Amino acid sequence: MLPARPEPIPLDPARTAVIVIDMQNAYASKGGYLDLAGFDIGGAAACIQQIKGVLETAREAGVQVIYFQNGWDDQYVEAGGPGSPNWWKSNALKTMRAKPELQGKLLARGQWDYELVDELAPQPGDICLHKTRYSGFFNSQLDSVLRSRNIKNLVFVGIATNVCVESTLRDGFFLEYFGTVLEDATHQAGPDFVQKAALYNIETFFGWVSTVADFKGAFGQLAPK
Ligand SMILES: C/C(=C/NC(N)=O)C(=O)O
Repeated sequence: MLPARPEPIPLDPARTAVIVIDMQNAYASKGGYLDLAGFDIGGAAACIQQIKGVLETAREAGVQVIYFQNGWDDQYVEAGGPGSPNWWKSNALKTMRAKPELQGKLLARGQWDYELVDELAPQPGDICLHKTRYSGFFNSQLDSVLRSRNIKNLVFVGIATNVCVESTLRDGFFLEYFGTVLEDATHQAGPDFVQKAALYNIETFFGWVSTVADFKGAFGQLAPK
């Protein structure tokens, strides 16, 4: 049983995955996309350490770890052109249009910006997926990866709470997955109030909110796989 808001949630480790959202240099490192676009990434370093602890506990308890990396090919074909709202709304694409010297660098596969931060290198048995939009369920293998493993419960960590974490959790809700966010293993893109708003939305309408300590308390007691 994982203590959570608005109520504790029962999580069977064999039917649970930790979804690590976009812990790439783009979102968590100085000089990465969010930083260059003017977002405060001050909370990212603490978030990385919290996620590290969560993943150690998850792997020991036999909980599947699934990483996402967000981005596109180096020509940005996958990003869509002006016919896509993504082309208009993506702050990475906007930043590159404003600073052409960054073209080909931000969120492009093969570039440092796209890579996961060194501290969170995937381990054997972890699954790594790519996505091209905010939701990890959109045009990705996530749903089939989960269904083939009989996984029903998703525990979210990563950046950004109010964008890709919330988008993926919401889409999961519509597909009948139970989503929980570990609030202190996430960080927002934008002012503090967007973190609060995202967590309020999740707790009230789409899922559950818990903490790293409670996750470790619940899953750390389980015998190693
Ligand atoms: C703002 C933003 C957030 N991404 C995420 N991983 O939540 C973006 O990709 O532009």
